[in-house]
Order: sequence, then structure tokens, then C-alpha cells
Amino acid sequence: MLRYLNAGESHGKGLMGIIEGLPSNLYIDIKFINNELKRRQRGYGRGKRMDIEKDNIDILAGVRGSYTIGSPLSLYIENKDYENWEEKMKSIGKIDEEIITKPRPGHGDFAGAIKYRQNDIRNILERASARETAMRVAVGAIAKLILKEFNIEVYSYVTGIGDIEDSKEHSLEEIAEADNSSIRVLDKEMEDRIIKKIDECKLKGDTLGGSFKVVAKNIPIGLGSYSHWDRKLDGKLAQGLMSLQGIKAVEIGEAIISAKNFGSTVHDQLYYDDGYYRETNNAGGIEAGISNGENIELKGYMKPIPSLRIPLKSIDMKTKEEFLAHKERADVCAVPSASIVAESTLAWIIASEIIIKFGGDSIEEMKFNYDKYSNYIKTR
Ligand SMILES: Cc1cc2nc3c(=O)[nH]c(=O)nc-3n(C[C@H](O)[C@H](O)[C@H](O)COP(=O)(O)O)c2cc1C
Ligand SMILES: C=C(O[C@@H]1CC(C(=O)O)=C[C@@H](OP(=O)(O)O)[C@H]1O)C(=O)O
Repeated sequence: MLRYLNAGESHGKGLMGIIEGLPSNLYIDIKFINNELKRRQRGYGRGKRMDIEKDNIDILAGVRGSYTIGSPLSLYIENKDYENWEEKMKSIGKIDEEIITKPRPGHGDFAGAIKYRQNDIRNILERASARETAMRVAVGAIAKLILKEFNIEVYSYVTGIGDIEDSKEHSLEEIAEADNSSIRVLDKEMEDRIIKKIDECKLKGDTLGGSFKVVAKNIPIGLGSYSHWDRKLDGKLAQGLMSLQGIKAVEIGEAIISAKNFGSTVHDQLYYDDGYYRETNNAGGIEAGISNGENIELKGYMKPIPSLRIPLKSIDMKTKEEFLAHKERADVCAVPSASIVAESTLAWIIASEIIIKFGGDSIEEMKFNYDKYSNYIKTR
């Protein structure tokens, strides 16, 4: 079983991660991990923080000579912004005028302050923050390195920002080009319109959300199971994506349009010609909680960023008086970054499932079991 934990406050010293259950003899490509971290930091609409951070992975344990050795992996990413926050972080909650008491609607401030009995909302926002997604991407990059051994690739692109949407079908070759766009869209004209919209939104002190698609190809048949609720692959993927800050809905395959159509037009018919194939993939590669060999296709929907330069109405939790919410430096839109975190999440869950299905303590043993299973499939 593969698992990980991460720790770290947004403006603390840094982010820590521990991965346990990795196979031995996996090549840890630091350049690849750092490039993934860079991909997450990009995206038009992000705030000043991304100019400060230069996310870079430091591997403290679990690797010798670039290969895993079967021990837990320990990871570290420094927060460059810490030097600007050191005093505040050390005195947290002690300097009266710096205590945050006016919760931002849409963030964790209000419910978190009550739940954890904190007078200073900074103690909530530091960990509720999406800063920790940098570590999720580092961990996801390691999952991608496992997937590469099995020729599995993960892609994503932005399908919409605000009311500007791309509802066209795109080939994987087109989707692979999303990194060339500052907003990770596949259409230049759409990119220009979105940039204009983000600029106007920023001027108004407002924020935007949007949607993205994540796709994984070369998925073996049989990951996940229908046998119990918590073994279902679609359930695990939805939970993974929903756990990302700001993501409020997840669609698997063409779920939304399918709910409006007849079964005869929705279900992906099966054909055989020297191997099974389908002409459609409305199910998004999953039937009864099991991967069916088609590409896994997910869509995530992100709400607008809750921190507004022109804040919403709130209550000062100290005096109970009406006030505008606390102002905090923020992104105007972070959907492109969220799409990269979603790639990492999908990669992590698929890598975990590969380890469940093919077992093995080393990459060699996993591949041996995988090859045997692939040969078996050819005979069915
Ligand atoms: C990459 C990324 C960057 C984000 N940046 C901000 C931000 O600058 N300001 C903010 O208020 N929320 C930001 N968010 C969203 C909040 O973290 C999120 O809305 C909040 O934690 C409440 O959680 P929920 O939206 O899942 O309910 C960001 C989310 C992501 C994925
Ligand atoms: C630090 C990151 O995102 C942060 C997520 C975030 C939030 O509230 O979620 C608030 C902002 O923090 P700050 O106020 O320090 O600018 C974002 O910059 C990151 O993505 O690495």
C-alpha cells in the first residue's frame, strides 16, 4: 500500500512530506520533480506570492544514488516567503493588532476558528491554504515516475475560466500542448479573452473560478473494485479531486450530459478486432468502480478565490460587529495551477492502485506481475 502525509504552514519554514510503500529501484528524477513544481507555479492570474517562491525539492531520506531502496521517502520544499514572515509566525496570536478576527466568506476562517478554538484566524488560514499543494505535486511527480515504468501518462488542460468555456473534444496530442498556454487552454483566441477577463476582474478587486479536464492513458483493465464502497476507483478519484482547495464538483467522463440522455446513446458499446475496443468513452474509463482500459477522464470545477481585494460582508468575531472581511494577499484565479495539482492527484491514485493490483516490493517484481497480467488479458 502506498501512502503519504504532508505538513507545513503556508508562511512557515517549509513543507514536509513522507511517502511510504514505494517500490525499491525506482529512479527518482529530481529534474522532472522540479519541473512539475514549476508547472504548478505558472498560470496567468496568480498573485505576488508566486514571484517569491522558487519551489525546489530536497530529498532527505529513502534514496541512494538516485534510486529508492525500499525505505520511506522524506521530502522538503522551502518557503522562500518565510523570511518575510518569520517574526509574525513566531509571535502568532500574541501581537494584538495583528490578530485576524474578520473571517473571509468562502475560506476556512469562520468554521476553523470555532472548531479549533482559535482567536487568531491566521492559525486557520495557514494550513487551510493551498500552499500545501506544492508538496502534493512533488508526491504526485514521484507517482508519475512509477506510472512511466508502465507507459501511463497523465495530461490536463483548462476547460473554462468564469463564463468562457471550451466544450470542444480534443485529442491527447492537442491536450499535451496545454503547457504552451499561460492559462493552459488549447485555443489562442480563448486565451486572449480569458486574459482580458482576468485583468478586468483584478481591476474590480474580484476573483474567478473555472474548470479543467484531467486524462490518463494506457490504464490497465482492473484497477479498483465494485466489491465494496471504499474500493471503487471512481469514488477514490472523486475524493482525491474534491480534497483540493476550491474544487466543488467532479465529473467522471460525460456524466452530466449522460444524465440527460437515453441509455442507448450513453453506454460505450464493445467491439472486437484482434482485441477489445470501444468507439466512445462516455464512462470516462471506469465501470462499476473498475478501470475498463479506456482513458480515465475527469473534470474538476473550481469556485472563485475567496480572498477579495474589495471584501465581502463579515462579522468581527471579537466584537460581533458588522465589518468587511479581512484582506489577504491573493490570487485572482488559480485554475491552471489546480489542473496541475489534479494531474498529481490522479497520478497518485493510479500509482496506488497499480501497487495494490500488481504488488511487488521492487519495480522489477511489479513489472513481472504486470507483464504476466497483460499476457493473460490477450487470451481473454
Ligand atoms: C493553487 C491554488 C491557489 C489558491 N489561492 C488562493 C488565494 O490566493 N486566496 C484564497 O483565498 N484562496 C485561494 N485558493 C482557494 C482556497 O485555498 C480555498 O478556497 C479555501 O482553502 C477553502 O476551501 P474550499 O474552497 O475547498 O472550501 C487557492 C486554491 C488553489 C488550488
Ligand atoms: C502559496 C501558494 O498559494 C497560496 C494559496 C492561498 C490560499 O488561501 O489557498 C493564498 C495565497 O497565499 P499568500 O497570501 O501567501 O499569497 C496563495 O499564494 C502556492 O500555491 O504555493
